[in-house]
Amino acid sequence: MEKKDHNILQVKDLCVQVKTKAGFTSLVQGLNFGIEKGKVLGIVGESGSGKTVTSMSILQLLDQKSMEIQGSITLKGQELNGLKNKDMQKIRGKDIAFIMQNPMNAFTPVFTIGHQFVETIKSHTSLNKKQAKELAIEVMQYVNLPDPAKLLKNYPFQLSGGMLQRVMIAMATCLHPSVIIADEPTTALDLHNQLLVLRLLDKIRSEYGTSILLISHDLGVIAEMADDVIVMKRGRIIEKANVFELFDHPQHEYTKKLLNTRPILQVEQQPLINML
Ligand SMILES: Nc1ncnc2c1ncn2[C@@H]1O[C@H](COP(=O)(O)OP(=O)(O)OP(=O)(O)O)[C@@H](O)[C@H]1O
Repeated sequence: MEKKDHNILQVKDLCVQVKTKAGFTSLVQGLNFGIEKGKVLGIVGESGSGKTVTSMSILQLLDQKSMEIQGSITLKGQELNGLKNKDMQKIRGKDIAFIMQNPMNAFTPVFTIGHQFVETIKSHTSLNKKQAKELAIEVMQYVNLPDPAKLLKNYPFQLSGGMLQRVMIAMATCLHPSVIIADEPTTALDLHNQLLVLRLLDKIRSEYGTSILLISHDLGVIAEMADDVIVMKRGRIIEKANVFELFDHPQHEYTKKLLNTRPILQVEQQPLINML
């Protein structure tokens, strides 16, 4: 995790504070971690431990008026912290993609999936509308969505949560980002769709060498997917380790407690072979 030369994403001494009437309050403090190419870094921790604030800082999506981000966040050597919004907009979606918990929130309800997909592609490339649509169809086929041309004509509400999450993954993947930040990508889904989404992320990681920052409160998901894990509590990293070390020899009492309460993901019992 600390081999900085190999890391695609490197976070150093990250500290986020929010302005309150009584002064500044720290939301996360002293965070140091990195992700190598093609690896999955899991972030676990109970609700309120600072997982989302961490990912929002990387994406530079925190409200700059009320929050202060200190420290360094580099993507392939480029400093992101403090970048102007217009420069960050070029990076978000192209070099760093974001998959959120509730896919419905990622889409505007009044536009078709196709319109939103095509506009996203066009905003980051020189492709025309027809070429962007072809790319959208190609990548939707890649994530095994049935009848992509028809799906593109649908509005978000016409798709199930699982389907919509796969469309979001297709959108996130289509420009081959270096990093995907997936914040609780399976939490709102049923078990079948949870497994589909995890398999899909793993396929993208292995075939494109995409690095994934996977945020989850679910250690079953982390055990399945992550190479390395950081455990957060009250805005700090209290333990970081290789996934096997963490599960076999957890050092911190809090980690032991999390491990003891983890749900079991019944991977072996699912007919995965025909899913993707
Ligand atoms: N805009 C904000 N203003 C003030 N405090 C905030 C803001 N956003 C988050 N916080 C606080 O920062 C802390 C970390 O929140 P964060 O959402 O990162 O936790 P989390 O680990 O992602 O939790 P969950 O698993 O519930 O999503 C919490 O105490 C939260 O109340």
